[in-house]
Amino acid sequence: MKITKDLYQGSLALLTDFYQLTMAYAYWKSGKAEQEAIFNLFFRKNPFQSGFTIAAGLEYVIDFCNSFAFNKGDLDYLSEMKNSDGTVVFETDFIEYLSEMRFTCDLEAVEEGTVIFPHTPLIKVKGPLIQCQLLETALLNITNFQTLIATKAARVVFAAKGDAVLEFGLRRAQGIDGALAASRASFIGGCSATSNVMAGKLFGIPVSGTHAHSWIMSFDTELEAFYAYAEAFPEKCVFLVDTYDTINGIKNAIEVGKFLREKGKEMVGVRIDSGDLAYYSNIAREMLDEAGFPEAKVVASNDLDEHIITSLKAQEASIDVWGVGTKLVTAYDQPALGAVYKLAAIKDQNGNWEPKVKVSQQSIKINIPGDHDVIRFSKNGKAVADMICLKEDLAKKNTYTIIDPIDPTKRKKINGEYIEQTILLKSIFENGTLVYDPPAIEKIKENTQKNLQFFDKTHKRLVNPHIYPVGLEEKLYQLRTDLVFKMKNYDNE
Ligand SMILES: Nc1ncnc2c1ncn2[C@@H]1O[C@H](COP(=O)(O)OP(=O)(O)OP(=O)(O)O)[C@@H](O)[C@H]1O
Ligand SMILES: O=P(O)(O)OC[C@H]1O[C@H](OP(=O)(O)OP(=O)(O)O)[C@H](O)[C@@H]1O
Ligand SMILES: O=C(O)c1cccnc1
Repeated sequence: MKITKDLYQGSLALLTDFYQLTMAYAYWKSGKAEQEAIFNLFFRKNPFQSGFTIAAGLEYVIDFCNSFAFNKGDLDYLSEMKNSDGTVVFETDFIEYLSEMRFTCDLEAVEEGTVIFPHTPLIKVKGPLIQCQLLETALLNITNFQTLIATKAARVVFAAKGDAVLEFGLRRAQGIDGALAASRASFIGGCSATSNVMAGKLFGIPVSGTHAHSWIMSFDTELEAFYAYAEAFPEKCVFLVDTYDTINGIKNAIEVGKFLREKGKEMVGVRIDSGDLAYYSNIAREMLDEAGFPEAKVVASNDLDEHIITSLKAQEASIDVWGVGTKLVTAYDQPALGAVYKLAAIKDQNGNWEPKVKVSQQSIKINIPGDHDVIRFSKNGKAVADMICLKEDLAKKNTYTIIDPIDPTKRKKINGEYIEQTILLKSIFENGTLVYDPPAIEKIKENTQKNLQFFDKTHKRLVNPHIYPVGLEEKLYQLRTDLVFKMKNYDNE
């Protein structure tokens, strides 16, 4: 197969776990396929021990749902699947049914760049059971990864305290799609640019970069290499100074910087990619200032993450721009988010919604039943708590008690003084029709920063953050408790 020749062959409908298709077949066989259901996509813990998470991936989800259809190749593949006894897995009428299936659900979601917390639905899908089920794996695949990377990027950018962060991860990312999605999510999380040119082309992200050691090594001397680069890119000269001897490299950069200045151009700066970055960046700053280049930037790279950047800041390193690759795009310290997609309600034969709960030994794994909305309460421009409530109870009261979904002894009263309320779930599709205009990626990035400013700094610190309160409205909490007792048959004991 040629990967450059349309790997996905125009359809992502089979980007799913086999069990979604076997369940789909069984729903169809048992006459349940069109029964209406509600599923929620949510996670149970912020990644990286962070105090917050940044939602990302919605534009991919929109595209996935909009183009959801089994094409001829997909249907041929499914119709040829055989059981061990040689019979077909899926009968012809089911293949026919799949061939006509289009996305007709309602879908609500938090917008990309929104700060979100555990238990809150990021996406809610309402529609025929079979469709909701068939979306599960792809929606999780898309949302888990981009949300994870956007959060990591937001942490790295937070550590850089306003300095530019360049995403350099392509070479170490998890494959082709992982790299592209990571570049997109890193930009949403706050990176200024990517080295990934294809991500630049596909998503409209600014591309940027310096040069590699190989450029220097291809010449007899570093100085020759710098001069040649300056001839080729007089506007874009960031000289990589650590190939042989960093201090000598800075001297050479200064010499070529003076040459550029004579031609009316300014060198952009130097990059340091090894050794003690605090020590060498301070030396570089001193030498550049003394030589009359106070505007020249010091770029640093080499296995950076939010913790090393924080340490380098504390050491008063003179670094202006941070190149961050591997540890960002691979989410090195936590490679998966762990969001799940759970059935929350199903419509019975009389047209009534029946809330559904999965009972687990671990209370963190008990889902939240019903059709929800999520309200963010704020006071004087600062978020104070999020409440998950039944949609029918939305905005009915002035005073609420929210109850922690894991520890019911943790409660918070929300009263009239918190007058600002934001509804987090936005309508994206209605009956399969897109009713949302996805913002440009620059706007999403701005949304992330605006959202983050809305939260107290205690929730944003990188280590041991203050936990932001998210709770269930009392009636919803009671509904869940009653259902758990019912499913555990407590009443009969
Ligand atoms: N002053 C510093 N404080 C904390 N961490 C630092 C400091 N300077 C560099 N680092 C980090 O320490 C690690 C150094 O790793 P390593 O020893 O592999 O690099 P190196 O000595 O420069 O060698 P290489 O050329 O193989 O990259 C990197 O993650 C780098 O970002
Ligand atoms: O360190 P990261 O955060 O992943 O940033 C990207 C790294 O990629 C390049 O290194 P390269 O692959 O040329 O090898 P190197 O590690 O030997 O410098 C660059 O010089 C950075 O060090
Ligand atoms: O442009 C750079 O400096 C760059 C790009 C990718 C990886 N490392 C560095």
